[in-house]
Amino acid sequence: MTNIDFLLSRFSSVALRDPVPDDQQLHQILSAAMCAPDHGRLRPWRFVVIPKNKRAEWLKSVEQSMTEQGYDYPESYIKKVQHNFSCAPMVIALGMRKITEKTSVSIDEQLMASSAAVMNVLNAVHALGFAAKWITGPIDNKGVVQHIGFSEPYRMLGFLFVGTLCDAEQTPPRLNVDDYVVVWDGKPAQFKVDQ
Ligand SMILES: Cc1cc2nc3c(=O)[nH]c(=O)nc-3n(C[C@H](O)[C@H](O)[C@H](O)COP(=O)(O)O)c2cc1C
Repeated sequence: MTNIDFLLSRFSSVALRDPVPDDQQLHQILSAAMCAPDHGRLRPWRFVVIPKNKRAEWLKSVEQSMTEQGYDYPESYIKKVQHNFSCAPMVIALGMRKITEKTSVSIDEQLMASSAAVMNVLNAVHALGFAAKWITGPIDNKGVVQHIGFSEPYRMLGFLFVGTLCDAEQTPPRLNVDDYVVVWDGKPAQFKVDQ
């Protein structure tokens, strides 16, 4: 497969199974974050790998946090979170540090750099023959965020589920990029997809 075919063949999957990347592969995968475009070289992205042997303990704390007073999650959502996170072969929590000291780079730009870092990680996962999905999860829950270590001055950006694709999954049909691109002709751009 050529490099461009490789890029064009990545897709997200939540129906993942073992095997997962080994320690050395995971190190390589997360190293891809360090190649993300990053205004001011602030390196705002942060990752917390939740190891399999800590998953049950962590999920217990998630359940506690989600059933705390002040939150009103439907029972079905709590069950879904528990189910999805216990089935995921590997879970990585995604975050960023909001850097405000000695920089004029905005938090928005840091968020963009962190998102680019996650995209690099997704591509690295794919490059090593694995698959992944970025999900939001219960990142609106203070207890969950705090337990992982992403309270202020950090911001939580979701979770990656990582594993191996089930055999039946194929690259989905792609949209036509021409609907999302215009060559500027001196007038404000009008995109086919928005007409
Ligand atoms: C920041 C972010 C959060 C996301 N959260 C969820 C989520 O909670 N649940 C979900 O099904 N998809 C979520 N997605 C979308 C999937 O990661 C994925 O991009 C989508 O299913 C489309 O698949 P594709 O990556 O193959 O185009 C999220 C994507 C991003 C960028």
